Order: sequence, then C-alpha cells, then structure tokens
Amino acid sequence: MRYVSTRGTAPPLGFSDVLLTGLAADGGLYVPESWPRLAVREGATSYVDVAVDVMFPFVEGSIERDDFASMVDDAYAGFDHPDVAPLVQLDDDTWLLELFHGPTLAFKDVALQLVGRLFDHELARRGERVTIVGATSGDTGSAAIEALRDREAIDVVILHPKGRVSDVQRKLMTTVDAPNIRNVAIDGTFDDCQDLVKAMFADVPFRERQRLSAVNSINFARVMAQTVYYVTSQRRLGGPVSFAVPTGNFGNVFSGYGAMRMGVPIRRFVIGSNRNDILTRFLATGTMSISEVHATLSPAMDIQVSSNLERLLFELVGHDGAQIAELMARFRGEGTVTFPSELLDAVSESFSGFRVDDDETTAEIRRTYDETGLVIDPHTAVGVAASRAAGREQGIPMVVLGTAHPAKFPDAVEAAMGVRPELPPHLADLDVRPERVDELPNDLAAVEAYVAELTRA
Ligand SMILES: Cc1ncc(COP(=O)(O)O)c(C=O)c1O
Ligand SMILES: N[C@@H](CCOP(=O)(O)O)C(=O)O
Repeated sequence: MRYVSTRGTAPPLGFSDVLLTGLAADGGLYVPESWPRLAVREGATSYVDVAVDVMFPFVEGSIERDDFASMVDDAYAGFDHPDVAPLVQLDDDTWLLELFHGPTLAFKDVALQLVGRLFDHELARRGERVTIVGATSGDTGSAAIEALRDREAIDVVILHPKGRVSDVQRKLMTTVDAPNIRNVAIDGTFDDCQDLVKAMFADVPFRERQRLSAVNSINFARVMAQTVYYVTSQRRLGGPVSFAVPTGNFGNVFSGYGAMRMGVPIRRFVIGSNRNDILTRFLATGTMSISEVHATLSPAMDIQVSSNLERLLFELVGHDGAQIAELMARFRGEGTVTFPSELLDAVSESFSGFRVDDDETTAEIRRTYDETGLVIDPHTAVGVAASRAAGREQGIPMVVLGTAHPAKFPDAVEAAMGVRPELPPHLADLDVRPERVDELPNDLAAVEAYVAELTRA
C-alpha cells in the first residue's frame, strides 16, 4: 500500500515510512492512495482475527503477515474485556460501543497499544531511534505514554494544555516514572499544543536532527487501527448501521469514514461537539471559522482546529492536493474559510453535526443512568445526546462510541448523578503517585530547546 499527502507535493510513501514520518513534508496528512476492499475471512470472529484481516492490506509490503498478526494479538491481550470493544444495548435501536477497556481507559488505547508495537518492530528492523512529540487534550498523551514507556529507542515528549485536562487524565501522564517520558504543561490550549507539534515538524532541520515521529492522529497508523471497531460492531449487528461519534480532532470519525470506504455498510455519521462547535457550525453553514477555545466538561474535545477534517476534504475533492493546500492556507491565514457548496453537500451526504452544551451533557449522563443503569463519561454523553438529536431511521441501528471510562472524569459524573465513579484496581493508588511535569510557555523556540536538550542528555 502506498500513501499520498493531502497537500499533494510530498513524496508518496509506504506504510513503514508513513509510520515514522508523521506529518508529510508539505504539511499535509498521509492517506492511502486507494482504500482496500474489506475482506474478512470466513471464521474470523474474534476482535484480533477481524483486526488482522481489516488492517493487513494497509501494512502489506512493509510487514510480514505473521509478524503483524502477532503484534495485533499482543496489543489486545491486556484489555480487560474479551471482546476488546464490546457492544452494550441502550434501547431498541441504540448501542454503546465501549472503547475504554484498555490500560488508560479511553479509545486511544485501541490504536496506541498497536502503534507502540509497530514502532518497536520498525525501529528494531532499521536499528534507528526516534523522538516522539505529541499534543494531547488528555487521552492521547496517557495512552501514548503507557504504550511507549521504557523503550530504549524512543524518547517521548507530550505537550498538554496546563490546567485544561482532568486530574485523572493529568496523573495518568505525569505519574509514569520512566526514563524516556517527559510531560510538558503548556500555557495555552490544546490547539496551541497541536500547532507547536506541527511547527516542529515544519522546521525541517529540527525535525531531521531530532528524528521526530508522531503519535497523534496525524499518524495514519492511528486512523488505521481505529477503523477496526467500526467493522466489528457492524458485523455484530448485521445490515446497515449509523454511528454517533463525540468529536474533537476528527480522527475517530474519519476512521469510520475509512471503514465505509472499505465497504462497511454505514448509513451516516452523527458528530457530537461540545461548546467548541466549529464542526457543527461548518456543517450548518459551509463556513469554518476559528473562535476562542472554551473549557467544558468534556475537555478532550476542547478543540477548534480539527486536524483530520483535511483528510476527509481531500477524499471528497478527488485527491486534489492543490485545492486542499489552498483552502487550508486560507483557513490558517484568515481564521475562516467558506467551502464550495458542492464540497459541503458531499460532506453532508454522510455527516450531520450537533452541539451539546455542558448542561445537556450533565442531563444526558443522568438520563442514560436513569434509563439504562449505565454510567457514562461526559464525552460519551455528548455522543449519546447528539444521537438523540439526530433521531433514528427505521431499521438502522445507531451505535454511539463510548470513548472514555467515567472514572476519568469523576467530578463531572458525580455532579450529574451524585455518585463518584471509581478507578479500576490497577489505578486505585493513582492519587498518591508522585507527579513529574515541566512547564513551558506557548513558544516554539522554548519547546524546541527543551526537546533538543532532552535528546542530548
Ligand atoms: C474521550 C474522548 N472522546 C472523544 C474525543 C474526540 O476524538 P477525536 O479527536 O478523534 O475526534 C477524544 C479526543 O480525541 C477523547 O479523548
Ligand atoms: N482528544 C485528544 C486530542 C488529540 O487527538 P489525536 O486523536 O489527534 O491524538 C486527546 O485526548 O489528546
């Protein structure tokens, strides 16, 4: 499989180079030159077996099938549910896809447990080392740290927005005592952190000197691994399904789009946004305008610049990289861009968006508990509430993605229901583990100096 950049001028690469490269040299994101047709073998029923069949075409040419199968098997062995991503029924036509059974209790583990192993495999084969720079609004950071801790060949620097992640999210990152892990609290928002990461990649001499790699959904390997649970849940329900996805950086829902392009019968995607509703406004008007980032009860989605929307737009304009480069330059230069109406129509064919504010999120946590007895986290609640707003189509089940465990956001859940969700036993002492974190201003030179110093040490 070969991959091309959404901005059209970076060289096409194979999977293992895409894995290590992160952002394309022209500032774009890599996508497959063409989407493989889904071919799951008869008799493949476990999550792992289906996952190998779904993903192997993406890595073919870079990794042997047996090696890949054993990495997939190993990646999901530590999940605390035999189905890895179990489906739980909420009502007659609504299902919750629980994606929080990995070690750090959010959907990011599903991809990063595998991506960590892919890095190990490729770096050992090449005899190379890399520095991972990542931005997080709370969940990618902890999942990446858990997946990459104690690796000889990988240094990891994770930037998070200071004071804008939950205490549990922060502690899951800052209490990991491993020589290759650094946490940095940036005086800014997640968008600032993501811009710093992209700016480090755009600084070519720095990027080459430090051998930068990415764990954010910039990295197509993340997107690839997230397509699998769209396949397993549709197979479990049979027939066409719709998905409601609480959305920030657009990586998770873009993975669903990828599954649809591979032939999974998906009717539509419902995007749930919190008060940071740039995507909902874009779907309603065709204009994408950056505004201030607001702190909400679902902090992992406090994002204005949804990186992966670029991948969707590239698909919908027939891989016209020049058009995407021009639209993105206008968006970043002017803070606003209006898309051609044909492009908005193409997006609207498969996607609708709903904004869910904090009061509605709280009400949804309570209502879901009253109706089903299930405790959901605020991000998942945004998805459930958006799916209610979207309504149902006769005979089409709605699968809502449960993206985090409620115990990651105990204050919000307790405020909604009066009950504080407990962390699972392996994290029971999280509160008393010592934290290690550095602080930096939102300043590229300061962050680059920090990364350079770390790798000199
Ligand atoms: C718990 C949770 N839900 C939803 C999202 C949004 O997912 P995405 O950024 O892929 O749209 C995130 C962050 O990525 C998250 O951590
Ligand atoms: N919500 C994310 C933000 C980063 O998204 P990613 O999918 O690009 O890694 C987080 O929790 O860090």
